[in-house]
Amino acid sequence: MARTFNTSAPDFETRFSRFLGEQRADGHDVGGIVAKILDEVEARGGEAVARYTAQFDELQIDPTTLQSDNVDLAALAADCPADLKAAIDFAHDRIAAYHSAQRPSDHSFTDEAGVELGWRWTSLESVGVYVPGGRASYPSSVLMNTVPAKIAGVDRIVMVAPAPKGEMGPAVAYAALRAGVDEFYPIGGAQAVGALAFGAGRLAPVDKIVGPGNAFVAEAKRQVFGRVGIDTIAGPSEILVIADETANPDWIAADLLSQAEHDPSSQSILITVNEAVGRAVDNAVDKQLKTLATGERAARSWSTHGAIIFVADLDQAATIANRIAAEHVELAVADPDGMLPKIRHAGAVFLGHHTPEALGDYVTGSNHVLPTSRAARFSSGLGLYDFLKRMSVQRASPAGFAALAPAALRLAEAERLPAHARSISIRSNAVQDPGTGDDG
Ligand SMILES: NC(=O)c1ccc[n+]([C@@H]2O[C@H](COP(=O)([O-])OP(=O)(O)OC[C@H]3O[C@@H](n4cnc5c(N)ncnc54)[C@H](O)[C@@H]3O)[C@@H](O)[C@H]2O)c1
Ligand SMILES: N[C@H](CO)Cc1c[nH]c[nH+]1
Ligand SMILES: [Zn+2]
Repeated sequence: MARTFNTSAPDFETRFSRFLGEQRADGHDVGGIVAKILDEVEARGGEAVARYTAQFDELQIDPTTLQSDNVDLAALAADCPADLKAAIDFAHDRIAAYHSAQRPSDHSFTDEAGVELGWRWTSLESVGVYVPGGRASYPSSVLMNTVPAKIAGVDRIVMVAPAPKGEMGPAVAYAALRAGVDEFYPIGGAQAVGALAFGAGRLAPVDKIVGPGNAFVAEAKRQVFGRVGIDTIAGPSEILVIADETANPDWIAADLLSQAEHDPSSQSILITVNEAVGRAVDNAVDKQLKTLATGERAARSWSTHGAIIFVADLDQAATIANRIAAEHVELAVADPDGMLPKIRHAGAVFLGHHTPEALGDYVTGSNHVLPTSRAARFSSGLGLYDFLKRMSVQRASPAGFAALAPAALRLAEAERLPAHARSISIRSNAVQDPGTGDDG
């Protein structure tokens, strides 16, 4: 049974604000644990990574190569069944098509002062892609991380994924080879994020770390940010469904559980204008939980972090959804297009009754690495842009320089930066006297 809220209750605002502020760390001091692991990895490199890999994943790896004799990508991939390879190829091509369409253009223009301005997009040199692997195996995350990096033109793509007790799905291995990963290390958690950020053994540091993971992985990415780039905080999965009387309660229950089953720290929320739908979904969740192999962690997620919120109308539903800023928002309503403009903060939106979030997890082509923990208020999901940077470019002609110089000079004086002022004035003299060799 999840918690219920009703916006018409007098204590709604107090209870809802408290709910919004809750951490989903389930009793762990995640920040402290991760800081210690990162310190150790920075100080001791491969030795620390090997030690934590033995402790958390029960896998022995070589502290120099960070490899294990038990995990061989090519051998594993050979065991991937043909129909699963075909599904991975299908997803790969759809993800490639979607992300190819995201490529931005370089741009330049000359303004009325005679100054040429613009920007150029260039790709990152090296990225680390985190593929989760603690509780489940994620070939789909291999593709979501790697395909856009490849399309962007990243030179070196380093994949890490934990292989608990040396076990790794053949599909993960096949997806890695299919997508074109350059290096692979069977490591996970904060120690893998540290190895990517600081370097460890033969693993040279990367420029940016992307990809989803549990609370430890998400926190480790947050702590190394600045030393390296990161995409966003893509932690334990979340789903928020807005449903009206046209929604099918069994379908909504299945969608809520599809994210609850990822992790006990996941969060599933139903917002509904219809009391009967709310009650029917709650019952359907209880019934479906009993049939799931992942029912235990899904039940923990639903009872600890889940919620059903009863609202007066769809406008109120949108306001509340925007405050939550969930990773995934499904609009299971009669007019999803009418509702879409009201949704401002969400990692990804799924329209109508036949677009379950799980379709986007695998094969619509859009990226499933998405902001969680309300980070959708200020960031977007993984995309081609994450593997590109925008460089500004400018050129002033002698006339353009003359038009801009007086204001620049005045600002340099106001900031009391005489070398800046001289860098302008030394040229102002040259522009007035072309004989001094200014070449524009
Ligand atoms: N937001 C997204 O885009 C997105 C996408 C896919 C998956 N996910 C999330 O990824 C996560 C996958 O989690 P997972 O656990 O299966 O795999 P994971 O690879 O993220 O985490 C496994 C690692 O966690 C570390 N760990 C576990 N318990 C620890 C402890 N007590 N102290 C220190 N480190 C510890 C271990 O090093 C282990 O290797 C789920 O939360 C899922 O919801 C999110
Ligand atoms: N729902 C996850 C993102 O939160 C992605 C995923 C991968 N496999 C299944 N689901
Ligand atoms: Zn999922």
